Amino acid sequence: MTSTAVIDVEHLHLSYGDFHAVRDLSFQVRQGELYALLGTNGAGKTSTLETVEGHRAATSGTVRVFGQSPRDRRAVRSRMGIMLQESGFSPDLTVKESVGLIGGLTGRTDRVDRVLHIVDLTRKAGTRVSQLSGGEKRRLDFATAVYGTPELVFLDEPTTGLDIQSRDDLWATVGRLREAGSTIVLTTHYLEEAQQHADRIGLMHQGTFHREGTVAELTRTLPAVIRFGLPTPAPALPVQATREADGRFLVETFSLQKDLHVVLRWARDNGLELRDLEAGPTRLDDVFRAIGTE
Ligand SMILES: Nc1ncnc2c1ncn2[C@@H]1O[C@H](COP(=O)(O)OP(=O)(O)OP(=O)(O)O)[C@@H](O)[C@H]1O
Repeated sequence: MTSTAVIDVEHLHLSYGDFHAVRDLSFQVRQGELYALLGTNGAGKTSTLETVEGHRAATSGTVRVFGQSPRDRRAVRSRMGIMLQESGFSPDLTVKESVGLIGGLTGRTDRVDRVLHIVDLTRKAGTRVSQLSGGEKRRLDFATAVYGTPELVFLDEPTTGLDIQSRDDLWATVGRLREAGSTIVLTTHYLEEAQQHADRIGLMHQGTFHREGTVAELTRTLPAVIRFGLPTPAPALPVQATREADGRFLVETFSLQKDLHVVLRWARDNGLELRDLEAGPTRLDDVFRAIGTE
């Protein structure tokens, strides 16, 4: 990864009438990075992305993509692939015709059969769009975004409606795009996918960043957890714990390995079984749940 900014957003404001949907938002996405723009419902992610993609004008502030205004479509459009939440495919066209048509509009060159193979729609090449399943339509959306291996790819909720195999395939394709040097901007409500794949995350709430950083930077502010059940009566615990509604004990810790070791040794020394034991690092879900409580 180099430090070249592919996307540079400075003090972006977006208003709809009197309503300020995005307020003083600044961020950069560097070349080769996978940047996830996440947030609560109505946080302003779509409004921000639409501006970066060139579909919407900023109320104030500057947005640069490859050093140019994204409103200058001729300068930037052929360099970016966009997977929207819903694409407007013509229902009467076949899959092959749709990819050929929309791919051609991108100004990039590629082979339709190659793209169909990538998204596993080769067998559906002659099928009309109206006869595709929801997941197949989503893969068709993805096909148009990866056509011609663009330098910058926007993926808006890319795996919604996809079965697990298709999700794995999509992420494998994203991995290959990154190996080819593409920069990826992702929005998703599947936080585990962002946790697994994103280099950095911008976490939006009410029009601005609640947090921004790597997954480790976002999660390190909250404790990791250990949970387990015990037979009663049990001897006094060796670490501080609270009792949850289901009767299990909850240990919150910033020293997961050390405290887990203490608990396991205590259980062994006392001949106790730790029922339904769970231990894990802080997840992005926890960071989300903490929004509004801080
Ligand atoms: N055309 C519009 N006119 C007026 N208000 C709008 C318009 N589009 C969006 N908004 C408002 O701006 C805010 C941000 O919307 P946006 O769609 O950008 O959020 P989001 O983060 O993508 O949300 P979600 O996760 O729910 O899709 C919301 O409160 C929404 O109601």
